[in-house]
Amino acid sequence: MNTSDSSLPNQVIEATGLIKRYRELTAVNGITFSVTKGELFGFLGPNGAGKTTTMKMVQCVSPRSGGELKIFGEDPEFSGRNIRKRIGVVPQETNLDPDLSVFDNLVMYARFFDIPKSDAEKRALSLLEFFELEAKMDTIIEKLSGGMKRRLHLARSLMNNPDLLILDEPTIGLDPQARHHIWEKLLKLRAEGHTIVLTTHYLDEAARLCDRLVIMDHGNILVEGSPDELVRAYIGMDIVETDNTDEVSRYLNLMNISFEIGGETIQIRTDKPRELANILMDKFQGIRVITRPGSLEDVFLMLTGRRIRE
Ligand SMILES: Nc1ncnc2c1ncn2[C@@H]1O[C@H](COP(=O)(O)OP(=O)(O)OP(=O)(O)O)[C@@H](O)[C@H]1O
Repeated sequence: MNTSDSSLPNQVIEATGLIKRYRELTAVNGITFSVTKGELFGFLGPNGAGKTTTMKMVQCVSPRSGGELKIFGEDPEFSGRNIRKRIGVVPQETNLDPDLSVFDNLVMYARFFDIPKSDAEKRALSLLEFFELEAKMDTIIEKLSGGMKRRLHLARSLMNNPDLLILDEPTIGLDPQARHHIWEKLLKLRAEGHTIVLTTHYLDEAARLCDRLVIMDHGNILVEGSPDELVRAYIGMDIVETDNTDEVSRYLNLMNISFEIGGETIQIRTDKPRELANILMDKFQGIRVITRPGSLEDVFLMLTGRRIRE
C-alpha cells in the first residue's frame, strides 16, 4: 500500500500550550506534544482526561480555545479543510452505512474526497485484500462480526490515502483474536510508514503498539515517553503481588516495606522479587503470591490513582 508523502514535514502534529474550554470547564489545559512522521503515538488517560477533545482539535472539527496547533505545518484555524482531507479517522462508534455492502461502503466514502470511481474501486479492492475482507465484499454490514466492522472502518479511513490516521479506541469491545488481528494490521501500516495516533484504555495495547505515548489526566499531560522508558522511570523494579489481608499489611509495615493497595491485592515494588515472595509464602500459609515485571498499567495507576472516574 502507498505510504505517506515524502514531502510531509517531519512533525505531523505540533501542539504548544493547547487549550480547550467548554464554558467554565477546561477540558484540555495547555498541553504540549508533537507527533513525528511514521510514529505510532498513543493517548492514554482515565475517562474525561481530555483525549477525545484533543483528537477533535487535531481532526479540525473543534476549534481550540488557546495555544498553538499545527498539523502538517498548517494551522487548523485557517487550513481546516485542507488538513481534514489528509486525515483518516476511525471513530469509536460504528458509523458504516448499514444499507450498503462492504465494498460500496468504501466506494461511496471516496466520493467525499472527489476520488474518481474507478480509482476508488481499485483502492477499495486493495484495502479489502489488506484487511482480509475480500471474501465479504458483497456482504451487508449487519452480517459482519465486530472485528470485521473495525477492519472495514480502518479500510475506509485509508481510502483517501491519508498522511495521518487517527484511531479512537480501535479495539474496544473485541475478543482477543480480533484485537490481535487489528494490532497486526496496525503494525504493518506503521512499518509501511503511516503516521498513526490512537487513544486507548487498554494498557497492553498501548505497550505493544506505541512508539511513544502520553498519559493525560484532568486535561493535562502527566508524562510522555516510550512504554519501556516510562516503566523504567516510574516502576523500575519487579512487582510482587499478594492477597490484601490485615496480617500481610501489618507485617509489611513492621518490616518497613512500602506497598500499594489495589482492591483485593497488595503490590510491592522490589529488586528481590523471588526472596520476598518466598518469605511471604513461608510466613502466610495458603497465601497467593505472584512475581511479575512492572508494566505500563502500574505506571498508569501510579500516576492517575485508583479512584473510579465516571
Ligand atoms: N461538547 C462538550 N461540551 C461540554 N463538555 C464536554 C464536551 N466534550 C467533552 N466535554 C468534557 O470535557 C472533558 C474531557 O472529555 P473527553 O471526552 O475529551 O475525555 P476523554 O479522555 O476522551 O474521556 P473518555 O476516555 O471517557 O472518552 C470531560 O469532563 C467531558 O465531560
